[in-house]
Amino acid sequence: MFVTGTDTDVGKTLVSAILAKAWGADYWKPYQTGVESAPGDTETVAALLGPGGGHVLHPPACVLRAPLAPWAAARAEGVTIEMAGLRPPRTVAPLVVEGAGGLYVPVDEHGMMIDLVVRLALPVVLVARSTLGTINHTLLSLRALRARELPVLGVVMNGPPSAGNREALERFGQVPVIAEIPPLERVDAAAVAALAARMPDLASLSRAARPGR
Ligand SMILES: Nc1ncnc2c1ncn2[C@@H]1O[C@H](COP(=O)(O)OP(=O)(O)OP(=O)(O)O)[C@@H](O)[C@H]1O
Ligand SMILES: C[C@H](N)[C@H](N)CCCCCC(=O)O
Ligand SMILES: [Mg+2]
Repeated sequence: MFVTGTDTDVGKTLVSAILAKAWGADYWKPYQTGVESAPGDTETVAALLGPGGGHVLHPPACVLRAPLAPWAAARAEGVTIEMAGLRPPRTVAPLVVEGAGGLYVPVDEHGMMIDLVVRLALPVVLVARSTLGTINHTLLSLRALRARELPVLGVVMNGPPSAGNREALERFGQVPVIAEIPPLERVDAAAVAALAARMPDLASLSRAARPGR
Protein backbone atom coordinates (compact mmCIF):
# COMPACT_ATOMS: atom_id res chain seq x y z
CA MET A 1 0.00 0.00 0.00
CA PHE A 2 1.04 3.59 -0.49
CA VAL A 3 1.24 5.76 2.64
CA THR A 4 0.63 9.37 1.75
CA GLY A 5 -0.29 12.35 3.87
CA THR A 6 -2.08 15.65 3.80
CA ASP A 7 1.33 17.32 4.21
CA THR A 8 4.95 16.76 5.08
CA ASP A 9 5.71 16.03 8.75
CA VAL A 10 2.21 14.71 9.32
CA GLY A 11 3.39 11.31 10.59
CA LYS A 12 3.74 9.14 7.46
CA THR A 13 6.97 7.52 8.63
CA LEU A 14 5.57 6.68 12.05
CA VAL A 15 2.39 5.27 10.47
CA SER A 16 4.45 3.34 7.88
CA ALA A 17 6.37 1.65 10.69
CA ILE A 18 3.12 0.82 12.53
CA LEU A 19 1.57 -0.66 9.38
CA ALA A 20 4.70 -2.63 8.47
CA LYS A 21 4.75 -4.06 11.99
CA ALA A 22 1.01 -4.81 11.96
CA TRP A 23 0.90 -6.35 8.51
CA GLY A 24 4.33 -8.02 8.33
CA ALA A 25 5.23 -5.71 5.46
CA ASP A 26 8.45 -4.57 3.81
CA TYR A 27 9.12 -0.84 3.43
CA TRP A 28 10.27 1.39 0.57
CA LYS A 29 10.72 5.16 0.36
CA PRO A 30 11.45 5.68 -3.35
CA TYR A 31 12.26 9.41 -3.12
CA GLN A 32 14.09 10.56 -0.01
CA THR A 33 14.95 14.23 0.33
CA GLY A 34 16.35 16.28 3.21
CA VAL A 35 19.19 13.99 4.29
CA GLU A 36 21.48 16.99 4.88
CA SER A 37 19.46 17.87 7.97
CA ALA A 38 17.74 14.68 9.16
CA PRO A 39 18.17 10.91 9.00
CA GLY A 40 16.41 9.19 6.09
CA ASP A 41 12.99 7.68 6.74
CA THR A 42 14.32 4.18 6.00
CA GLU A 43 16.72 4.45 8.96
CA THR A 44 13.89 5.77 11.14
CA VAL A 45 11.61 2.89 10.17
CA ALA A 46 14.41 0.39 10.89
CA ALA A 47 14.75 1.82 14.40
CA LEU A 48 10.98 1.89 14.94
CA LEU A 49 10.54 -1.72 13.84
CA GLY A 50 13.36 -2.90 16.06
CA PRO A 51 15.29 -6.12 15.51
CA GLY A 52 13.68 -9.29 14.12
CA GLY A 53 10.37 -9.44 12.31
CA GLY A 54 11.97 -10.22 8.94
CA HIS A 55 10.99 -6.89 7.37
CA VAL A 56 12.99 -6.00 4.27
CA LEU A 57 13.77 -2.28 4.07
CA HIS A 58 14.41 -1.57 0.42
CA PRO A 59 16.84 1.27 -0.29
CA PRO A 60 15.41 4.44 -1.86
CA ALA A 61 15.76 4.87 -5.61
CA CYS A 62 16.86 8.44 -5.09
CA VAL A 63 18.40 10.22 -2.08
CA LEU A 64 18.75 13.99 -2.15
CA ARG A 65 20.25 16.42 0.32
CA ALA A 66 17.94 19.42 0.32
CA PRO A 67 14.77 19.35 2.46
CA LEU A 68 12.56 20.08 -0.53
CA ALA A 69 10.18 18.35 -2.91
CA PRO A 70 12.07 15.72 -4.98
CA TRP A 71 11.84 17.83 -8.14
CA ALA A 72 13.31 20.89 -6.39
CA ALA A 73 15.94 18.93 -4.42
CA ALA A 74 17.09 17.24 -7.62
CA ARG A 75 17.39 20.56 -9.42
CA ALA A 76 19.43 21.97 -6.51
CA GLU A 77 21.90 19.10 -6.95
CA GLY A 78 21.94 19.31 -10.73
CA VAL A 79 20.44 15.86 -11.17
CA THR A 80 17.35 14.75 -13.05
CA ILE A 81 14.63 12.46 -11.76
CA GLU A 82 12.75 10.35 -14.31
CA MET A 83 9.80 8.78 -12.54
CA ALA A 84 9.06 6.75 -15.68
CA GLY A 85 12.22 4.73 -15.03
CA LEU A 86 11.37 3.84 -11.44
CA ARG A 87 11.27 0.09 -10.77
CA PRO A 88 9.54 -1.01 -7.55
CA PRO A 89 11.22 -3.80 -5.58
CA ARG A 90 9.80 -7.29 -5.97
CA THR A 91 8.52 -8.54 -2.66
CA VAL A 92 6.81 -11.60 -1.28
CA ALA A 93 5.49 -9.76 1.77
CA PRO A 94 3.11 -6.79 1.45
CA LEU A 95 4.98 -3.56 0.70
CA VAL A 96 4.52 -0.22 2.45
CA VAL A 97 5.62 2.56 0.08
CA GLU A 98 6.02 5.99 1.68
CA GLY A 99 5.64 9.14 -0.38
CA ALA A 100 7.43 12.44 0.22
CA GLY A 101 5.15 15.21 1.46
CA GLY A 102 1.59 15.13 0.12
CA LEU A 103 -0.04 14.10 -3.15
CA TYR A 104 0.69 17.24 -5.14
CA VAL A 105 4.41 17.36 -4.51
CA PRO A 106 6.33 17.44 -7.79
CA VAL A 107 8.61 14.46 -8.31
CA ASP A 108 10.03 15.21 -11.75
CA GLU A 109 9.34 17.59 -14.64
CA HIS A 110 6.26 15.59 -15.62
CA GLY A 111 4.66 14.12 -12.55
CA MET A 112 3.48 14.57 -9.00
CA MET A 113 3.45 12.13 -6.10
CA ILE A 114 -0.12 11.18 -7.02
CA ASP A 115 1.11 10.10 -10.47
CA LEU A 116 3.53 7.78 -8.72
CA VAL A 117 0.63 6.21 -6.79
CA VAL A 118 -1.20 5.66 -10.09
CA ARG A 119 1.92 4.15 -11.68
CA LEU A 120 2.43 1.76 -8.78
CA ALA A 121 -1.33 0.99 -8.67
CA LEU A 122 -1.39 0.65 -4.91
CA PRO A 123 -4.24 1.20 -2.44
CA VAL A 124 -3.70 4.24 -0.26
CA VAL A 125 -3.54 4.99 3.44
CA LEU A 126 -3.88 8.73 4.03
CA VAL A 127 -2.26 10.17 7.16
CA ALA A 128 -3.93 13.31 8.45
CA ARG A 129 -3.51 15.59 11.42
CA SER A 130 -6.27 15.26 13.99
CA THR A 131 -6.38 18.98 14.72
CA LEU A 132 -8.19 22.04 13.35
CA GLY A 133 -7.63 22.43 9.62
CA THR A 134 -7.55 18.73 8.91
CA ILE A 135 -11.05 18.58 7.42
CA ASN A 136 -10.14 20.75 4.45
CA HIS A 137 -6.72 19.14 3.83
CA THR A 138 -8.05 15.61 4.15
CA LEU A 139 -11.16 16.06 2.02
CA LEU A 140 -9.11 17.71 -0.73
CA SER A 141 -6.62 14.82 -0.67
CA LEU A 142 -9.44 12.26 -0.83
CA ARG A 143 -11.02 14.10 -3.73
CA ALA A 144 -7.72 14.00 -5.61
CA LEU A 145 -7.37 10.26 -4.97
CA ARG A 146 -10.90 9.53 -6.11
CA ALA A 147 -10.50 11.59 -9.25
CA ARG A 148 -7.77 9.08 -10.19
CA GLU A 149 -9.88 6.11 -9.05
CA LEU A 150 -7.34 5.07 -6.43
CA PRO A 151 -8.70 2.78 -3.72
CA VAL A 152 -8.41 4.25 -0.23
CA LEU A 153 -7.93 1.78 2.61
CA GLY A 154 -8.58 4.52 5.14
CA VAL A 155 -7.39 7.58 6.98
CA VAL A 156 -5.07 7.51 10.00
CA MET A 157 -5.55 10.52 12.27
CA ASN A 158 -2.39 11.57 14.07
CA GLY A 159 -2.49 13.79 17.15
CA PRO A 160 -4.82 14.56 20.03
CA PRO A 161 -8.05 12.56 19.53
CA SER A 162 -10.88 14.62 18.06
CA ALA A 163 -14.23 12.86 17.84
CA GLY A 164 -15.70 15.81 15.91
CA ASN A 165 -12.99 15.80 13.24
CA ARG A 166 -13.22 12.02 12.98
CA GLU A 167 -16.95 12.23 12.40
CA ALA A 168 -16.51 14.95 9.78
CA LEU A 169 -13.83 13.00 7.87
CA GLU A 170 -15.87 9.80 7.86
CA ARG A 171 -19.12 11.52 6.95
CA PHE A 172 -17.94 13.95 4.28
CA GLY A 173 -14.99 11.87 3.08
CA GLN A 174 -16.95 8.59 2.96
CA VAL A 175 -13.89 6.85 4.31
CA PRO A 176 -13.09 4.84 7.44
CA VAL A 177 -10.71 6.28 10.01
CA ILE A 178 -8.70 3.12 10.59
CA ALA A 179 -6.61 4.39 13.50
CA GLU A 180 -6.06 7.35 15.76
CA ILE A 181 -2.49 7.83 16.96
CA PRO A 182 -2.29 9.95 20.11
CA PRO A 183 0.66 12.23 20.87
CA LEU A 184 3.39 9.86 22.04
CA GLU A 185 5.78 10.62 24.86
CA ARG A 186 8.35 8.43 23.11
CA VAL A 187 8.32 7.58 19.41
CA ASP A 188 10.08 4.23 19.67
CA ALA A 189 9.79 0.53 18.85
CA ALA A 190 7.70 -0.23 21.95
CA ALA A 191 5.13 2.44 21.03
CA VAL A 192 5.03 1.19 17.44
CA ALA A 193 4.49 -2.41 18.56
CA ALA A 194 1.66 -1.38 20.91
CA LEU A 195 -0.10 0.64 18.19
CA ALA A 196 0.44 -2.09 15.57
CA ALA A 197 -1.36 -4.59 17.78
CA ARG A 198 -4.49 -2.43 17.51
CA MET A 199 -4.51 -2.00 13.71
CA PRO A 200 -7.33 -3.64 11.74
CA ASP A 201 -6.21 -6.42 9.43
CA LEU A 202 -5.19 -5.66 5.87
CA ALA A 203 -7.47 -8.18 4.19
CA SER A 204 -10.65 -6.70 5.65
CA LEU A 205 -9.61 -3.14 4.79
CA SER A 206 -8.75 -4.19 1.23
CA ARG A 207 -12.13 -5.85 0.77
CA ALA A 208 -13.92 -2.70 1.93
CA ALA A 209 -11.92 -0.30 -0.28
CA ARG A 210 -13.52 0.39 -3.62
CA PRO A 211 -12.03 2.45 -6.48
CA GLY A 212 -13.91 5.70 -6.99
CA ARG A 213 -15.79 5.52 -3.68
N1 LIG B 1 1.83 10.82 17.42
C1 LIG B 1 3.04 11.37 17.54
N2 LIG B 1 3.55 11.64 18.76
C2 LIG B 1 4.77 12.21 18.89
N3 LIG B 1 5.57 12.55 17.86
C3 LIG B 1 5.12 12.30 16.62
C4 LIG B 1 3.83 11.70 16.39
N4 LIG B 1 3.66 11.58 15.04
C5 LIG B 1 4.77 12.06 14.48
N5 LIG B 1 5.66 12.50 15.41
C6 LIG B 1 6.97 13.09 15.16
O1 LIG B 1 6.78 14.15 14.21
C7 LIG B 1 7.85 14.19 13.29
C8 LIG B 1 7.27 14.05 11.87
O2 LIG B 1 6.70 12.75 11.71
P1 LIG B 1 7.07 11.85 10.45
O3 LIG B 1 8.56 11.85 10.24
O4 LIG B 1 6.44 10.52 10.63
O5 LIG B 1 6.39 12.73 9.29
P2 LIG B 1 6.34 12.43 7.72
O6 LIG B 1 4.96 12.70 7.29
O7 LIG B 1 6.87 11.07 7.48
O8 LIG B 1 7.30 13.53 7.04
P3 LIG B 1 8.06 13.47 5.58
O9 LIG B 1 7.16 14.18 4.63
O10 LIG B 1 9.34 14.18 5.85
O11 LIG B 1 8.27 12.04 5.20
C9 LIG B 1 8.81 13.07 13.68
O12 LIG B 1 9.83 13.61 14.51
C10 LIG B 1 7.92 12.11 14.48
O13 LIG B 1 8.65 11.34 15.42
C1 LIG C 1 12.07 17.29 3.33
C2 LIG C 1 10.68 16.88 3.79
N1 LIG C 1 10.78 16.27 5.07
C3 LIG C 1 9.98 15.99 2.78
N2 LIG C 1 10.80 14.81 2.58
C4 LIG C 1 9.68 16.68 1.46
C5 LIG C 1 8.49 17.58 1.60
C6 LIG C 1 8.16 18.33 0.34
C7 LIG C 1 6.98 19.24 0.53
C8 LIG C 1 6.78 20.19 -0.60
C9 LIG C 1 5.54 21.04 -0.44
O1 LIG C 1 4.43 20.52 -0.32
O2 LIG C 1 5.68 22.26 -0.38
MG1 LIG D 1 8.48 10.46 6.34
